[in-house]
Amino acid sequence: MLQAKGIQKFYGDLHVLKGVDVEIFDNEVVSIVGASGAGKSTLLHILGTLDQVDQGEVWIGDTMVSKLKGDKLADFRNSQIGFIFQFHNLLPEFTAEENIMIPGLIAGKSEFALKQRAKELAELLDFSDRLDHKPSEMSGGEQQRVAVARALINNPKIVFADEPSGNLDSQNAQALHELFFKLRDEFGQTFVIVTHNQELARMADRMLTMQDGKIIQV
Ligand SMILES: Nc1ncnc2c1ncn2[C@@H]1O[C@H](COP(=O)(O)OP(=O)(O)OP(=O)(O)O)[C@@H](O)[C@H]1O
Repeated sequence: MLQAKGIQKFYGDLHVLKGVDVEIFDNEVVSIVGASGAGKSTLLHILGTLDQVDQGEVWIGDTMVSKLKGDKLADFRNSQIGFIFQFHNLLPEFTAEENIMIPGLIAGKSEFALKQRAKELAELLDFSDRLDHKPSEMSGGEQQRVAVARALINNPKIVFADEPSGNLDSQNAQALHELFFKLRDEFGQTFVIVTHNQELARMADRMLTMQDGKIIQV
């Protein structure tokens, strides 16, 4: 379970998060919605340990992640958390397979085991025939599915996605959204998704609405 208590965040004088409390349960798909500038991405980055709180605590399981620093934070993030962004951020000079394997190599896993897992994920996500391709040789939807596989390579407990389908046409977006639920059902992962896509937001088990730095509806 993820638990955040009394989260406050400032950027200079700008008070971006004004006391956010949230609980997200294992195996849940939760969407975070709200107007532009409400603080959704900031909250997602804080929950996902990519950004620091100014006040408050974030717990993932029994670890207070908001206290972790340095190598401990990097190890926790790499082994327990997956990220998917609007722009896939794949490394252009590496193949799909290599991109997927990178977080596993950083975690010190064997290349053999990682190749096997990359193959399984590619089959599940339906791009097995593209594993040797570089990102520029793949469609937008395929690139995003590679990014999903990369997020899952270390079998994280929780996956954070920031506008994951924001750069996809409606057909690819729909396929990606269905995939999140399939992955949750198959691997029991938790998904926390910031989105402006109403359809995806409504498909979630729970929709959190943010306004002006607070969650106003859960
Ligand atoms: N690194 C930063 N430095 C300064 N201000 C920032 C920074 N990141 C975000 N902000 C500001 O914090 C506020 C909240 O930004 P955030 O990206 O969390 O909003 P959002 O709800 O995700 O918006 P959108 O839907 O447009 O992506 C905005 O006013 C933004 O300009």
